[in-house]
Amino acid sequence: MTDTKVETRQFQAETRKVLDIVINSLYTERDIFVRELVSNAADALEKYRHISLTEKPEFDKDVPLEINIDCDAKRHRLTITDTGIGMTREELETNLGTIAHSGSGKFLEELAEAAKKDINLIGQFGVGFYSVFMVAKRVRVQTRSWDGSEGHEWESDGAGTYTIRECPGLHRGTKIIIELKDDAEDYANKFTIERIIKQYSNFVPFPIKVDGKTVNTVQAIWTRSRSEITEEEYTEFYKFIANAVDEPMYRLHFSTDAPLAINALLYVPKENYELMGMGRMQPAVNLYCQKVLIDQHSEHILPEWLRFLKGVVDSEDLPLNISRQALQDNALVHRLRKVLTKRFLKFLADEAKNNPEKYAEFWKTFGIFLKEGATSDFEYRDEIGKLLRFESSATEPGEMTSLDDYIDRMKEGQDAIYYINGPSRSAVEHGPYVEMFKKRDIEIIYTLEPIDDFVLSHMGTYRDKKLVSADRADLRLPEAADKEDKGETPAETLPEEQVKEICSFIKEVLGDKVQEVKPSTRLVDSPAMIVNVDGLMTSSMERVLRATAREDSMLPIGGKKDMEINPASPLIRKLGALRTSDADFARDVVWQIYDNAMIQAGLLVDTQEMVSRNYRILERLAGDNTADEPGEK
Ligand SMILES: Nc1ncnc2c1ncn2[C@@H]1O[C@H](COP(=O)(O)OP(=O)(O)OP(=O)(O)O)[C@@H](O)[C@H]1O
Repeated sequence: MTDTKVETRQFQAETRKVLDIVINSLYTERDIFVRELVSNAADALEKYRHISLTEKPEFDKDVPLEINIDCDAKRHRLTITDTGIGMTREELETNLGTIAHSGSGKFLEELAEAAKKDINLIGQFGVGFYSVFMVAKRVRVQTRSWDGSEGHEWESDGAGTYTIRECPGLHRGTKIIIELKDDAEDYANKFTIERIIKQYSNFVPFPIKVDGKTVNTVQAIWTRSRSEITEEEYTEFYKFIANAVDEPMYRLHFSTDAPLAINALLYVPKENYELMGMGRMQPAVNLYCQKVLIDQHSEHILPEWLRFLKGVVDSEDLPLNISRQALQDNALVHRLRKVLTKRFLKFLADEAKNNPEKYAEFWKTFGIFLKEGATSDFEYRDEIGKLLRFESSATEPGEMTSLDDYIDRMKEGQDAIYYINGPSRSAVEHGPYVEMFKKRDIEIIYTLEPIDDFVLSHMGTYRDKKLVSADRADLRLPEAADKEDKGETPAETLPEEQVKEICSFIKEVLGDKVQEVKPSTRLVDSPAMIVNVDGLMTSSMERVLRATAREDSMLPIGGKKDMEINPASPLIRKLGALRTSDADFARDVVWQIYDNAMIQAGLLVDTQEMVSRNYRILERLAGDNTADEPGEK
């Protein structure tokens, strides 16, 4: 073989700068050079696959499409070979002598900046082929184009020049022979290489063989058409990426072309480990660009409240070399997140419609995440609103209804969706707030979880209907309400003047505890209830805030409260007389009515005080009945 055709060339100025940064920086993420080279190899194979379809080339057409990696620990050498498209001499020179994407000095500036600031960052820049010089003393690239033209060898130590010479006898494709630096010898260890491949390139859709053994077991099934993928393959893939042993609850596999080209395969697992108290779930959807991993367990492509999803998102519109940091404020990534979120919510809405039983199961397990979304992401309010489920006065215990179904059942003249919180269905149903709803046969939603009131209050409206908590002071039930109430004053009710007097007596006893005491238009049986004056915070929200507030904080967490009394209730009526006959006892009774109403609102009372008072009242009752019993006195 003659060496007559050896040519020595200078790297383009920018390339030299990149090489300089790469070589002179210390790396903690050197592993990524394997990803870069394997991804180049996979690209070259993809291109050949395409050309073999369009051009039907003859040269080496039976050579299988694969990537071979040889680890020669003795000689500190790593060789990566692909049977892809290969490069002609001109291509070799342009591709490995210049930096196409870099052209702009900006990239270099950022790269240099990253190298200075945070050595880990540079790994995110994807300096492509040149990253090999993080680990290489010397690199040889032997390549032959698919067109069968003569092969060539490119060689460099990354220090400013490279040589190109003819290299006869090559097969189609590219072989990269890396002589490792002394401190990078570990990359000639096949276990190291296998580990890196499993981490970054496991789904490359061509066999990757390390010392003859295929190491990437799972293929990029998300890029295949749905009809070609078997249930088993889907499940196997799920188990692999989710580290799961069971099957997923839901699977969503879709692709879009506009506004972004996306292939996504998302899974909802069976269990919610967060709910089981096993700590906060971490995002588990990987971001790929053309089957090359860009961001593992990405925090950027889905909102935090969808952290229970597992899977893969592949978008060829993203630049492969985007840094993880840049992902955060990349406009494309924002769009990607929006498209994915909307699509997933739509999927859930379809599932809810087509298979309500299964959706009910999902809701039980993962509904809490959607509620979190409703309180944190206004953007998806309508979509999430559609998916919410609650018990209501119209459902059987344990059954759920949607807001849409509630609206369908709304009475004429009703323009709001009502809800009331309570610790259990039975507590709510026996509480004072639902009395008038029951009487008028108006449906009311039972919000039995503490977060529910935050969700509905945050949403404010759904399909233009106001969401109204029944413990609001200004609650006005639909029309019939007022007419009926006024016309239907029970005979036994007290004259207005007396009611006024009782109200001011109660207010005087309770002082600042309540803002106002007034006769109720909604109570039917209960003597009294507590209502919230500023409609924003419900009693249940107040309860949650109190529970989570620091012990020492005595801040007035709750809003202002009114007390509504029921003038038709025997107790209230008797209170009028008691007030003059036994003022002290009447005061105890008022405080007890207040405490009872607070408890029914789910709010805290001073239990010690209440118990003492309660005994006083009991004593008094017992005294009345036993005063004449023998032995007493
Ligand atoms: N194994 C290979 N087979 C064929 N061509 C290759 C191979 N490796 C690199 N190339 C060519 O060299 C070019 C430069 O590669 P390099 O890795 O530096 O950048 P890139 O792949 O274009 O971008 P990046 O890797 O930063 O996303 C590639 O675009 C490709 O044309």
